[in-house]
Amino acid sequence: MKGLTLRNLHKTYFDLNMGSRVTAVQDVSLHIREGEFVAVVGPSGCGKSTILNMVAGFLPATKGEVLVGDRPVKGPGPDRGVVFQNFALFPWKTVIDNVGFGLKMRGIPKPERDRIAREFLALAGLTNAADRYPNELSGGMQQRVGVVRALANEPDVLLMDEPFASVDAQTRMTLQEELTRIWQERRHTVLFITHDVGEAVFLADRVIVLSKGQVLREIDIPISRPRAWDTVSEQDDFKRLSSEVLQMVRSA
Ligand SMILES: Nc1ncnc2c1ncn2[C@@H]1O[C@H](COP(=O)(O)OP(=O)(O)OP(=O)(O)O)[C@@H](O)[C@H]1O
Repeated sequence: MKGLTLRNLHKTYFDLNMGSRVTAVQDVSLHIREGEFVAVVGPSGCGKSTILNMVAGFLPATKGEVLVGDRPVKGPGPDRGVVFQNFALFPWKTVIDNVGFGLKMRGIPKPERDRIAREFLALAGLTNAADRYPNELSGGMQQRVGVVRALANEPDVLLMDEPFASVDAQTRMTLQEELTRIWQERRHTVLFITHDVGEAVFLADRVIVLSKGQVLREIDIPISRPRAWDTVSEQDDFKRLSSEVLQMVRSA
C-alpha cells in the first residue's frame, strides 16, 4: 500500500458547445495517507470525476501532478485499481476469469490467479458465483465482482467513482458495510467519489467537500469501526457530521 498525493491539480476542458474553456478543477492539493479512506463529495459538476480520472491516469492534468507514494502518475497503471458505477465486467468471461483478468495481464499463471481470485471472492461472499457469467448475477453481485476484481490486483490505491450508485438502497447499504469490513482487513488507500453524503460519512476516515473544482472543507470522521448501519445511523456523531457535510454541500 502507498499514500496518494494530489499536488496543485488543475483541469481545463474546451467546451465545444460554448466555444470556450471550462475550469473543472482548480488548484486541488490533497494527501491521502497510506491505508486511509477518503471520500470526496460535492454537487454535480464540481469536478469529482475529473479528479478521479486524473488520478487514474485516464485524463492528463492541465497543471499539477499526482503521486502514488513518490512516483508521479503518467497514465493508467496496476498500482491504481478503479471501480466505476457501471460494472464494466467482461460479459463473455466467468466471474473467476473476470477477477483474474488483471493478474493474467501481469503474466500470473492460471492456477495461481484462480487461487488469488477465489481468496478475494470468498472475502466478498462470492465463492458460489465463481463459475457464473455476469448476466446471471444481480446488479449488487456484479458490483461486488467489480470491487473484488480491483482488490485482487493488490493495487496500492483503490479509486472508486460512485460504485454503488446504480444498485437499490438496501443492496447499497450491504455493499457499504462489506466495503468497510474488507477495507478494515486489507487497509487499502482509498479515494471514493460520491454525491451521497451519508455514504461518505459512513465509509470514510475523512470527507473532502468540493465546490466549483476547489476543496471547500476537509472533515475528519472519528466514528469507531467496525461500522454497521444499524448502530452508526443512531449515533449522534454520525447525525451531526452528516448534517454538517450536507449543509456544506448544499452551500457549495
Ligand atoms: N469532456 C468534457 N468537456 C467539457 N467539459 C467537461 C467535460 N467533462 C466534464 N466537463 C465539465 O467539467 C465540470 C466538472 O465535471 P465532472 O464530471 O468532473 O463533475 P462531477 O462532480 O463528477 O459531476 P457529477 O456528480 O454530475 O458526475 C463540469 O462543469 C462539466 O460540465
